[in-house]
Amino acid sequence: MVAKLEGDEKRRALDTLTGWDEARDGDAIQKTFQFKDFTQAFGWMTSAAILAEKADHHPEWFNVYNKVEVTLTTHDVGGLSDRDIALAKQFDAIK
Ligand SMILES: C[C@H](O)[C@H](O)[C@H]1CNC2=NC(N)=NC(=O)C2=N1
Repeated sequence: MVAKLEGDEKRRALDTLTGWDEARDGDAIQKTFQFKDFTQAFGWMTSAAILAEKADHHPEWFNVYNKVEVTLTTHDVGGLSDRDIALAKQFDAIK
């Protein structure tokens, strides 16, 4: 069963991320990825979607042209969990 990240544990987890901001009163993290053009952005989303499906953990995201705004939260716990931290790191590692 996944647990909601709280307090020091949550702070420590967030400190391992780069460029992700807290959102929704701390119950989500958000990052905007910017690409050369729409094709690059959509290609990244395709890779990200495959990772999300493999993790069974899915982003909320908004794409316009070369930007993708990603929000991660864990619906099952109503806040942040290790799954969000792990997926954020996977998204950051996409080439
Ligand atoms: C049944 C299915 O495994 C669950 O609904 C998964 C799917 N993807 C998910 N994605 C996110 N972001 N949060 C969840 O709680 C979640 N739960």
